[in-house]
Amino acid sequence: MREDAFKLTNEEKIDIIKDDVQHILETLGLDLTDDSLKGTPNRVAKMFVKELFGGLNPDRKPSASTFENKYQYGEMLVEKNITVYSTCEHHLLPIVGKAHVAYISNGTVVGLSKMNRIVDYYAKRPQVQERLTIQIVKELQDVLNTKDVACVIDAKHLCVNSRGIRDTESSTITSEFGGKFKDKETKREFLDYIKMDTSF
Ligand SMILES: Nc1nc2c(ncn2[C@@H]2O[C@H](COP(=O)(O)OP(=O)(O)OP(=O)(O)O)[C@@H](O)[C@H]2O)c(=O)[nH]1
Ligand SMILES: [Zn+2]
Repeated sequence: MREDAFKLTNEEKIDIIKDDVQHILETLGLDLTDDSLKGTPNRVAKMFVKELFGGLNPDRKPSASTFENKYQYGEMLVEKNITVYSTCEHHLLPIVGKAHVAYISNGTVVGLSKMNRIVDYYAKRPQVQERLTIQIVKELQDVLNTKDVACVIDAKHLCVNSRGIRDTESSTITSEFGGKFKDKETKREFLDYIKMDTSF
């Protein structure tokens, strides 16, 4: 690991990575004076730092506004079909899928969009799906001050679909069930909600 990585500004990171990408492309025999290619090292570096791996920057962590559960809603809340765009840390290829997140309030509720934002924040790193699933649950457990949080992710890994074994059909399901979600009936209810057709 590069010891000073956390001290570098985004611009400094982009400058360093730009040269690395240029080196890769030149080694592959590409002509970087070509109009279409000359901006690529900078484009890729910017995309890595600010977009695909932006979730490595703790300043980008969403502040999840919470509210008191004034309306005494006591059932589970499910935010389903959250779009996941992540990057596999083994091949740096996309992971594309859906996350489904649920919690049972312990007196605190969180703004709906904050769940989508938390998923996106942890997805924007080189990831393995197992870790991503656990990080989402842990973060929501902290924010909501309860163990009663669950997450299921169903995603396609392009490193499996588009290269290597090239199985275009397979996808990967991971889950993490905290607190009451370990209970068979609560888990079943959550999984049934995920299966419900949302066609409106
Ligand atoms: N557990 C886990 N494995 C992953 C994930 N994303 C990618 N992988 C796997 O990471 C493994 C890396 O294995 P290696 O044998 O080092 O890589 P490889 O030679 O490119 O292997 P193939 O993909 O089988 O061609 C592969 O089996 C990938 O399918 C993930 O999120 N979780
Ligand atoms: Zn991979």
